[in-house]
Parts: sequence; structure tokens; C-alpha cells
Amino acid sequence: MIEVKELRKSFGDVHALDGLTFSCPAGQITGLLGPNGAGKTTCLRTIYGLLQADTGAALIDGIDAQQDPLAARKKIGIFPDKFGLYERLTAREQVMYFARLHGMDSTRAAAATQQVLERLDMVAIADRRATGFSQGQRMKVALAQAIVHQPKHLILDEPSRGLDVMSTRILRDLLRELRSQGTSILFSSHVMQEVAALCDQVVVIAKGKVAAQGTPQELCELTGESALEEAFVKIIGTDEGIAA
Ligand SMILES: Nc1ncnc2c1ncn2[C@@H]1O[C@H](COP(=O)(O)OP(=O)(O)OP(=O)(O)O)[C@@H](O)[C@H]1O
Repeated sequence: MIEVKELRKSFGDVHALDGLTFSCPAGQITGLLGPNGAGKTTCLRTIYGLLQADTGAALIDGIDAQQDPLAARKKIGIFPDKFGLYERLTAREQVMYFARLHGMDSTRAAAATQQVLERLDMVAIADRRATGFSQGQRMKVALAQAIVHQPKHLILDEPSRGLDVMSTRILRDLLRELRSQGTSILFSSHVMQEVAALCDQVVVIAKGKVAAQGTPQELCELTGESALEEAFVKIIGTDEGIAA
């Protein structure tokens, strides 16, 4: 379980997080939805221990991500918004590097890497350098890096931004499979369709706070709207920064 408790973070006069509180249960996909600048990335970076909050806590199975970021990170896979691949390394080397970073010895890292390459149908490209990889192939490398240590929690920052239809489908299928295996998944988005298609729970954030929370159905009921898109607009008070 990921628990975010009363997180506050300011950058100068900007209150990026303003008492943000929510949790992501195991075996569920939680969508963090909000307009541009709502605080989504700041929240995810804090959970991953990359950013120190001013006050509040992010707990990963009870481990405080700010006090013990390394222990917290072992439990989390992260799929970043930009895939920073090492162009001169092969797909296998890139994934193996992450396995080693997570503390596996070389034998275990090689086995875990092979397993994830097979799972993501990447064996054919495993020993090619990243230079020249298509966008979908790059995405698969980033995904393989995120899950090679079999994390119980997966965090994705706007996962389908810039992905083509095929890559988006591969990603969605994998997220559903991981959910069925009990992984808690948290992703940020401002794309309505993605959230509606995948999420068990939606946390709508605006100005660093939770504006509403519930299943897509509950959010519709809460606002008296039949379409999710209209419900979001009503909750946030504007359609700025939200994509259909
Ligand atoms: N390092 C930083 N320095 C100064 N301000 C920052 C910094 N990081 C974030 N902010 C500000 O904090 C607010 C929240 O930013 P954040 O990136 O978390 O929003 P977001 O919801 O992820 O937005 P988007 O959907 O546009 O990516 C914004 O006003 C942003 O300009």
C-alpha cells in the first residue's frame, strides 16, 4: 500500500503540494488526474524519495520514503515521463543495469533480466543497442527496467504521453496483468480516456490538494454527470489542462 499523508511542498511562492492525502491499495490501479501544474509529478517524485517534502509523509508499505528512500525504492518500480536510455548499451544491458542497482548479484540479475525480456516479448531486440530503437521498443526497455526487480508497487508519470496505439495497448495489458497479480499501480495523467479505461480509483487533484476521490462511477454520481469528462470538469472547475 502506498499512503500519502498531508504532503506539503512549496517552491518559493508556489504551493505545489498543499496537504495532499490519499492511498493506493494493493491490486488496484489508482489514477492521479489533474490539470497542468496540479502537483502530480511533485507527488510522484516525493513518493519515490527524489524530492523532500516540507511536511507530511509518503509511506510505502509503512516505510517512510523520505527517511529511508533506498528501502522504499526497492519496493517500487518507476516508469518515468522521459525514457533516458543509454544509446550505446543493448536492451539487455540496460535492464541488467537496473537489476544490479536493485542489489541483485550478476547471476540473479541475468536471470531476472531474461525473464522480463521474454515477458515483454523483447528477445529479438535484447542484444541490439538502443540507438535506432523505435518509440515502442524504447518504451519496452523502460518498462522492463521498472519491473525487473518485481516491485509490489509501480509508479508511472503520464505513461502514454507520446506513445502510439500499439505501445499504449502493450502498456495497458501489462498494467492489467500486474494488477491481477496484486501490484498497486499509481499513474499520473491528464488524459481522460486513459484514466477511464484503466483505473479502479481516481484521485482528482488541483492546486496540490485532493479535489475528489472515488471510482469513475462514484465521481459521476458525486457530480450528477453521466460522462466522466463532465464530472472532472465540474470537480476541477475548468477544462484547462485536461485532454479527452
Ligand atoms: N523544481 C521546481 N521549481 C519551481 N517550481 C516547481 C518545481 N517543480 C514543480 N514546480 C511547480 O509546482 C507546481 C506543480 O508542478 P508539477 O510538475 O508537480 O505539476 P503536474 O501536475 O505534474 O503538471 P503537468 O501536468 O503540467 O506535468 C507547478 O506550478 C510547477 O511550476
